Formats: sequence, structure tokens, C-alpha cells
Amino acid sequence: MSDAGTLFTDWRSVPEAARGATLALGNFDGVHRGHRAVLRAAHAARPELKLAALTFEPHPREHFRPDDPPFRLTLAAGKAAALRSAGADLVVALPFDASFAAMSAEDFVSEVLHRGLGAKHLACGADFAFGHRRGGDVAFLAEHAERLGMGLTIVPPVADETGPISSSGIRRALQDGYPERATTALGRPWAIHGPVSHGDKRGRTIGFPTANVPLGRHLEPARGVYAVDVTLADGRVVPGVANIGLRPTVGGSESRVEAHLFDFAEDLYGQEVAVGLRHFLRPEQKFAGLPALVAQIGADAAEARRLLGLKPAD
Ligand SMILES: Cc1cc2nc3c(=O)[nH]c(=O)nc-3n(C[C@H](O)[C@H](O)[C@H](O)COP(=O)(O)O)c2cc1C
Ligand SMILES: Nc1ncnc2c1ncn2[C@@H]1O[C@H](COP(=O)(O)OP(=O)(O)O)[C@@H](O)[C@H]1O
Repeated sequence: MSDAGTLFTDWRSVPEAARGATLALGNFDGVHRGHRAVLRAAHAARPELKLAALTFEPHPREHFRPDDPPFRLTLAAGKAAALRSAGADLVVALPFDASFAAMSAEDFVSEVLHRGLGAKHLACGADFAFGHRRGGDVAFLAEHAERLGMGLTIVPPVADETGPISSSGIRRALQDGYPERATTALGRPWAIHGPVSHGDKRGRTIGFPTANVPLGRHLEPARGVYAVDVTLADGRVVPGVANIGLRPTVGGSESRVEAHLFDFAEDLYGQEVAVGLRHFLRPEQKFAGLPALVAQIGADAAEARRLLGLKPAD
């Protein structure tokens, strides 16, 4: 979907037509079921108003701890798209830089939310904290929002059978090799979004061409082989099998996603795709040579087809 007129990054220059919304606040990394409950609560409080999601880019932790390994569940574009499909008419993605980090909690409420965005109603999770050194919490927000005539809904955590749903819990599930748990918490499979890039052109010579997608700032899930669904730029969803990792057999050095799509023979280079992780098959291995690797990839493909409920290849 186009961003035109629905994505804003500067709270000082939001056009009149986009002001006065009911506003859901959060980092929203992943846009999981708990995040979507915040959006629903913002809408339910004032259904006659436009629903806006306010979030930050980069994620505040990427600003404060730039040397940490990548941890994002959704990057900026995927997050905005997921917020829209969860009902947001507008997405406000505020640049989280040093001057924004230095803003007091009071200024965030009065200057950004009230004056800049003209918010009529706010909704956030019970643990939302904001402003310089996280000096504002929901109690602070309740007090100041009311003074400025903005309503506030505080949304309790949404839980599944493993406990409250959280971005960090989903990250752990993916790092531990349980993509199904991430699917349950997100309400959709976790997907790595990116452009198909050129590799070493070895895949096609061994009978398994693979679309390479860089991880970028995405979290690196457990290294190994997955049954996947690949969503193409035109919306088609193609099942396949993917390796995520360093490819020790061929001496790779940078972790990436390599997806072989079943029964598919089109050029994908440059196309933006999303590789959705459905099931974890096995950890990545170093093989003695290409023949052993190729035999294993054949077995992986058969296993992935079975797990995805597809007929065996003919
Ligand atoms: C299903 C699947 C499983 C794979 N498993 C491994 C593995 O365990 N170890 C490894 O070193 N490489 C693995 N690979 C990566 C291959 O080394 C890589 O796809 C192949 O060398 C083609 O490289 P290219 O994209 O650079 O042409 C796997 C690839 C696929 C598609
Ligand atoms: N079934 C398929 N699965 C993945 N990629 C395919 C498939 N069929 C054709 N392709 C194309 O082949 C490319 C991968 O070929 P490969 O030899 O592995 O080269 P590279 O090392 O550049 O990835 C993909 O980027 C895509 O354009």
C-alpha cells in the first residue's frame, strides 16, 4: 500500500486533516496481538475519529545501544504496513534521535501529543514509558493527558498459554527455534522482509536456486533450516524451504536467508519479498562437500513439503 498522506515523521508539520485522531502509542515492534489490542482500544474509545498509531524509528534501543546485535521483529516499512492492516488510518513514526531522547515527558505530552498531533484520545499498554530517561509512565500520562483534555485508555497485557505476549518473548522463541510460538503470539508467521540480492550463483548449479535476502536489522533467529512461505511483491504466496545462517560448507561469513521456492522458476532479483518462518527443521551444519549438502537439501525440501501439507515432489 502507498504511504501517501498516511505516514508522518515530523510531529511539527502534521497536516490539519491528519490531526485530532485517537492515538495508539508504542514501539510496536512486531505488531503482535497485544499491540493490536492497543489499536483496538484506541478505536473503541472514539470510533468516530481517525485511528493513528504513534511509534518511533529507529527503535529507542537501537538509538541508545547501537552496538547491540540486531533484534528487530519488524523494520520500519513492515511495521507501518502491519499497523495499517491492524486498522491504523495513519502512522506517525517519529525519528528517535538525541534531541528527541532529551525531551521531557511533560513536553512529549504537551508539545508532541497535544499541540503537534492534536490527539483527542490516547491508548497504550500498562508498561508504556516515555520521555527523557523514561521519566513518564501511565500515571504521569493520565494526569497530564486529562489536564489537556485528552482521554486515556490503559490496556492490560494480552496473554496466551505461555504468559503475557511481548516482543522480547517472541524474540526468544525465534532464537530458540520455535517459530510456531512466534506465529501464535503475532497472529501470523514471523517474516523477514527485504530485497532479493545476488549470491554466488551456486544454487542453480546444484538444482536448488535460492533467493537470498539479507537480514539487515532483523533479529537473527536460530540458525538452520525452515519450512517457509514466501510472499512476493505481487502478493502471491509460494511455499519453500530456507536456510538461515553463515553457510559454513561454502565458507560464508555473513548471516543471511536463502530460500528455495517450490515449483517455481522466475527471476526474483531486486524484488521485495517476505520470508515467513513456519517450522524449524534442523540446525545449520558444515558438510564435507557439496554432494552431501545437496542430498541433505533434497531431504529438507521433502520434509518441508510434508510439514506444510503439500504433496511430495514428482
Ligand atoms: C534447504 C537448505 C538447507 C541448507 N543447509 C545448509 C547447511 O546446513 N549448511 C551449509 O553450509 N549451507 C546450507 N545451505 C546453503 C547452501 O550452502 C547454499 O544455498 C548454496 O551453497 C547456494 O549458494 P548461493 O546462494 O551462494 O548460490 C542450505 C540451503 C538450503 C536451500
Ligand atoms: N525456485 C526458485 N527459488 C528461488 N529462486 C529462484 C527459483 N527459481 C528461480 N530463482 C531465481 O534464481 C535466483 C537464485 O539462483 P542462485 O543460483 O541460487 O543464485 P544466487 O546465488 O544469486 O542466489 C533467485 O534470486 C531467483 O531470481
